[in-house]
Amino acid sequence: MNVRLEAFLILNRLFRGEPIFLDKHYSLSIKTGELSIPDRSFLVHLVRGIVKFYPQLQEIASVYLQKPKGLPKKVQIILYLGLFQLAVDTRIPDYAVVSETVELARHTHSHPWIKLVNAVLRKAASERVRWCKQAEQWGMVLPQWLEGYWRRFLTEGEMNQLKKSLVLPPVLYLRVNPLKTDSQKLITILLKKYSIVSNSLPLLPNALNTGLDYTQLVETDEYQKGYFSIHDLSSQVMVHLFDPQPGEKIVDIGCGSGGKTLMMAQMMKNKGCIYAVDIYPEKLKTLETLAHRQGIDIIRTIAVDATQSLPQELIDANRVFVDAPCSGWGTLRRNPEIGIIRKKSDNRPFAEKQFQLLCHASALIKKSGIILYCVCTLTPEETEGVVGAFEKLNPGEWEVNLPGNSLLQPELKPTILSDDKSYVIWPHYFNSDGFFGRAWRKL
Ligand SMILES: C[S@@+](CC[C@H](N)C(=O)[O-])C[C@H]1O[C@@H](n2cnc3c(N)ncnc32)[C@H](O)[C@@H]1O
Repeated sequence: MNVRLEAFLILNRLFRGEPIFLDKHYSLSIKTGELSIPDRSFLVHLVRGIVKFYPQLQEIASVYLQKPKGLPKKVQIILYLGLFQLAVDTRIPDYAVVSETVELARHTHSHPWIKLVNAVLRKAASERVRWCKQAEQWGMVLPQWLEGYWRRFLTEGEMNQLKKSLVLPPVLYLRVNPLKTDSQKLITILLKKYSIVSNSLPLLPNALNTGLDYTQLVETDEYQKGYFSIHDLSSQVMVHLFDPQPGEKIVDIGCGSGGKTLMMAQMMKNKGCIYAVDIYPEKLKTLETLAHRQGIDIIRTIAVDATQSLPQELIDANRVFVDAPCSGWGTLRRNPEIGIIRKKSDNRPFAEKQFQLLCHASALIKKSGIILYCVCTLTPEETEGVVGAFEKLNPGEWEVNLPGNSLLQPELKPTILSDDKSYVIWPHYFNSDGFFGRAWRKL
């Protein structure tokens, strides 16, 4: 399989308006076994790069084109693939970028445009140093409405830091399974057996980071035996702040395939009970497989629409975690296609669903129990909007619950907003997903 052609095909679908999530498409190419690991890395690098730098690549192209807007979409994509490699990916020599991109134009039946692609790329290549210098300064271009909102919380300097961090490749975080091993042992095994370098993080006891590719890690014996999971750091922080205890009855609404559920079970030392609820049975099947692999047997999966009704057996929970479906703007670094797929008008329907989920879930808590609402997005509707509406609906029934000092490492302090009520993780704090959360105790 030709990687550049594969990248072109994915981008062509996305820019023609298909709401495709890129992760699913990369994994398709892997599953069919048509891509080697280095080829897969290159594919992800190309596709993410074009999506992240689309506006800047458009600007470079317009320097060399008389009527940039008149170009067919597919020719624009071919050009951006070439320009991205010239400006950002300095490993590839000029002649190779030009010839491979012209070849791609041939492959995609863009014959009338081959001369133009060739001419634009040759001119851009002759000014490569200039473009590379400019590219070092590039940050993510955000929709105006979102940038305007984020500026309410961040200084100019922080905003620039945030935009620059969003264009970097995502960091791969691991979570060690303390039921099977410990961080030090795993770091040593990964290094000795696979030459994989990983580092523990002061922020959380079982979190590691590594520069490696996802596919390489999931193929190790240790992953297959459940010694570790791949789990974004912010997501781990939310579970850490939730603080589930051994022996408790926990409900996890919107558990998906169990990223956070499994961490809860590990923090509970596999003692107590977790009811894991999701609307999609296939996600629950994956969760069951992973739980078995990780030596966890306290999870009961329940496939139900949690905006409707929840089974009686869930009532009187010590803690309820609501990880609601959301617009995902916090995951831009990993999923830059969010910027193309999502519109401002999507926020309100998400917020309505989140509010419904939170209200239903709150009926499950026993007196003095804790509920935590979180989303991997930072839009006003889905954050302040939802928690504000919940507090208005139930005045006097809940008090905001902030974690005790032992849970709040100095590195975690900035996650508490100036209002001292919510957990907010901006993507540039720890080079991880952006998250919003708030927890309450039932009075
Ligand atoms: C943000 S994801 C949760 C991710 C998961 N907790 C994890 O840590 O990997 C939200 C989840 O809510 C689920 N969901 C969406 N609508 C739902 C509903 N009405 N009832 C129950 N679950 C729902 C989705 O299937 C999805 O898995």
